Amino acid sequence: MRMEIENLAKTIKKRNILDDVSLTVEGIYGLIGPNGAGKTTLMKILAGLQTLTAGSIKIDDQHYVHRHASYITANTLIGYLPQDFMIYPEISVYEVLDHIAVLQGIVKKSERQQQIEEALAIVNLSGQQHKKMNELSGGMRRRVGIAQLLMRKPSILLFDEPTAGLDIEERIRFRNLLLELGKQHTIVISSHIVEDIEFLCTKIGILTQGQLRFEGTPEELKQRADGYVYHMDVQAEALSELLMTQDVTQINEEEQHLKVRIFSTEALDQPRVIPRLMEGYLAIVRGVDNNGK
Ligand SMILES: Nc1ncnc2c1ncn2[C@@H]1O[C@H](COP(=O)(O)OP(=O)(O)OP(=O)(O)O)[C@@H](O)[C@H]1O
Repeated sequence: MRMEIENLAKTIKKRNILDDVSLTVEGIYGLIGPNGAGKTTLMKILAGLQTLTAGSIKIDDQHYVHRHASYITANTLIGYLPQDFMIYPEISVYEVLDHIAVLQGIVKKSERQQQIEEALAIVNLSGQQHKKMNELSGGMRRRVGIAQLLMRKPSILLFDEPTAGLDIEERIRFRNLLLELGKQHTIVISSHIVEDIEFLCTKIGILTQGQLRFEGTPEELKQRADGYVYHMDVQAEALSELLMTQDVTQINEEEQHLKVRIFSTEALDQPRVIPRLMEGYLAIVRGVDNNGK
């Protein structure tokens, strides 16, 4: 399923929060940008939770102009997971999902049970269904949030900063879950951390100050930093000086020294290396990208 956003704008109290944003969501789409860039606002508009000031949204060639939030409430194509999913802290995971299933109008208890079990299995929480919501970690709560979305069988899933605050193990588990969900769903993941979407997204959009600065594949993003990334061997004592004068994007410990990657638009007398995603992102947000040249 494909979602085309055309010339979308959002003004709040005369301030442009989103300014002429056009992008095409397909596959697993990573929406990246610093805090305050407008990612949550964009996600909420796509989810139908906020109105837009101008622009339109097309889903599989069906056109929606949704000045009113009616566009999503009228259909169940889209599931939105907010930054922190927490409802009914005192009741169990199963009861939460059962309650939501009732609200969705699934009258038969056996049908609800089947749907709940299916959804819990997908998010790998089958053994945790009797735990109360307030006994779960942040990552588990988010997985319950995904389970309740899946019961509605949406085609498009919107996850706002899904990995924020998760520990390393939960991050890895979450990435695997997203890869699995990506086989059946179109997904948008917002994040301000490029590493969170590395090896996960098939397409990336970069939003800063309400404007889309880049849209393309991970490969295309990396190419934007082509020619600006260097390798340098340094002694540990020289690192702090280097950190103050250069954009060091990675530090690897070798036996006798450190091997660092540096992003620099000024030519350095060091070997150039193939850029990584984070360096492509830096090129875009600094406005120095070579535009694929
Ligand atoms: N209702 C509102 N009234 C006034 N300003 C708002 C409102 N909603 C959002 N903003 C402003 O719009 C800008 C974008 O906010 P948004 O939450 O969409 O950004 P974000 O990229 O998701 O950042 P974060 O990751 O920090 O949530 C911010 O400067 C925010 O203060």
